[in-house]
Amino acid sequence: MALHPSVAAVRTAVRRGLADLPPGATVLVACSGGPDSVALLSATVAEARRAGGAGMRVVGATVDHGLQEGSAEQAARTVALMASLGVDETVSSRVVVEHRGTGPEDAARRARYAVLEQMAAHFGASAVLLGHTRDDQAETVLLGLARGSGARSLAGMRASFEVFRRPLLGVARDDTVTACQVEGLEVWDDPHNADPGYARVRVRTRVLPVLEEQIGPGVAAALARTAEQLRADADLLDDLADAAYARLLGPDGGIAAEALAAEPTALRRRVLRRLALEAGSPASELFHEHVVALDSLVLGWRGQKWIDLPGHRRGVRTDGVVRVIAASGEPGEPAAD
Ligand SMILES: Nc1ncnc2c1ncn2[C@@H]1O[C@H](COP(=O)(O)OP(=O)(O)OP(=O)(O)O)[C@@H](O)[C@H]1O
Repeated sequence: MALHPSVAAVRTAVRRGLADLPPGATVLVACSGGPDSVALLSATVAEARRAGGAGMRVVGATVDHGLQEGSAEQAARTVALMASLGVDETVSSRVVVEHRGTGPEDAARRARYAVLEQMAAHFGASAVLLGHTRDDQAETVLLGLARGSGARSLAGMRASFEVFRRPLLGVARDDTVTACQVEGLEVWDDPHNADPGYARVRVRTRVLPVLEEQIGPGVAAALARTAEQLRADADLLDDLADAAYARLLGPDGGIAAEALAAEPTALRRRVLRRLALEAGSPASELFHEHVVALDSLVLGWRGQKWIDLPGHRRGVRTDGVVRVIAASGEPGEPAAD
């Protein structure tokens, strides 16, 4: 019997996403119990069992962040669901989410990735699969646009990084939801996914549907294509900027302003951003406006004393050299250039 198109779409994506793994490899599937990761797990098991398939060993993994009431029960239900899908092993872990300086969602994600990496090492897994879909990618791009982000943010999520892979990044969420329905899988509706207090949820439930209706179907797919194109551009620019940084960096950790001024804006600002990061300015707080301010030491030089940067750092220019230094102690008067 022919597979339902949604089930086929998910399976094809998983097959392609895992095609390079050696036969018998172990794959860990991160499963929240929601439709995306349940469809992912079901398709991975089906691929592993397919005659002539790779014969993978599939481990279903769930993480309890302990952030919602009843989270332990939900984790137990997910373990039962994973087992019912016929995985080779299940694993569940509770993490302590500490969020200092970041939101709880961000902290939960970091804690989750860290524990998934440990699980992967424990089971000798070649890959950890995440269930992000094309719609997640579109939401990321739209949020980035609304916040004035640069190419790196608009490039969205990578299909793979370190041991992690996102095989469903080209699959519509409608397909994961339908695939679960068709297969009779009882999935969990995370109340967070419907909470309009989150900007991402408002984009998902209010903004994207209006765009799809007013501009035409296919907006989510188009936004995901934008991400893919920008990722290639951003990767190239980052590589060029890394080379420029290595070439321009002086032995004392500064960069000659005159040489930097000759670089195109896209490279100059990336080099300056890297200079600030290397000096300890935290990436999560270092925004475009900081880099533009730092750039004023290069192209808008009029004897500024210093530029304040996050993480108690300062950009200074002395004797024609731009540096980022710790803000402790008052720097002396800048030398006249
Ligand atoms: N508690 C969890 N345990 C294990 N994996 C998780 C957990 N939460 C999220 N993940 C993984 O991260 C992916 C993205 O999570 P996120 O909460 O952003 O997605 P989602 O779109 O709600 O996905 P899902 O429908 O699978 O819950 C999930 O598809 C899953 O692979």
